[in-house]
Amino acid sequence: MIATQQLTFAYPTQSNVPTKQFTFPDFSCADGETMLILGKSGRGKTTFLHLMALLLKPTGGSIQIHNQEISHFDSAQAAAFRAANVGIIYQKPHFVHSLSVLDNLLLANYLANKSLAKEKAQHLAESLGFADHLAKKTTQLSQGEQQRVSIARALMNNASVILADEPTSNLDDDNCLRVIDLLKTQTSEIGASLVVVTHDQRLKDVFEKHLYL
Ligand SMILES: Nc1ncnc2c1ncn2[C@@H]1O[C@H](COP(=O)(O)OP(=O)(O)OP(=O)(O)O)[C@@H](O)[C@H]1O
Repeated sequence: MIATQQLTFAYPTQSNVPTKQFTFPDFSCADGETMLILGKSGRGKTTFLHLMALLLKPTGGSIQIHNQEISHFDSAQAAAFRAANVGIIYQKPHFVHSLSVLDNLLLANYLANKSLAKEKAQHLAESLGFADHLAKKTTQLSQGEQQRVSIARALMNNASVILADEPTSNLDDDNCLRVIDLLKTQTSEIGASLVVVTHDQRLKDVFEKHLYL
């Protein structure tokens, strides 16, 4: 379960230019539930997701994962908590380019101090249709293939919360529905909360709960 209350944030000011103050609506997503967060470009969807992922520190309000208050964590606590409990699908994948696709998946286990789940990586690669690419470098993959690897990486640790930033932006209609279906099935199997931020209108009909920013 992930929930936020009265969450506020502002990016640091640069050269005295005032920055936008964000106030986000209260939100909760229970174990096994899915939530779609929609909003036009620039409304703060990525910012909201990065606050939930503890990649940014809020200026006010609270965030709980499994009823544990996490908004006050320092960066070391946040990194350890995130590696063990949160799977993130970034808008841009951030792979380690010197490693193979398989090793990028296993790196998620390594960073969370978990044993390397090679069978799970193989299973996810087959389900997401990139099993033939496991030995390649991530730079040899198309953008849509990289996006699917990024989704698999977020699922490697059976995280309790999966946060996805525009996971379908590079996918055609067939792959879009296939990937969302897989993401929903996998997160429901592990009882995780799935939060997706997007402006992809194709996703509106496949998620029951919507939050508009
Ligand atoms: N590092 C940063 N420093 C200062 N301002 C930022 C930074 N990142 C984002 N912003 C600003 O915050 C606002 C919200 O950005 P954000 O990326 O969260 O929006 P978004 O809704 O995800 O947009 P999009 O759909 O285009 O990805 C934008 O006006 C953006 O310019």
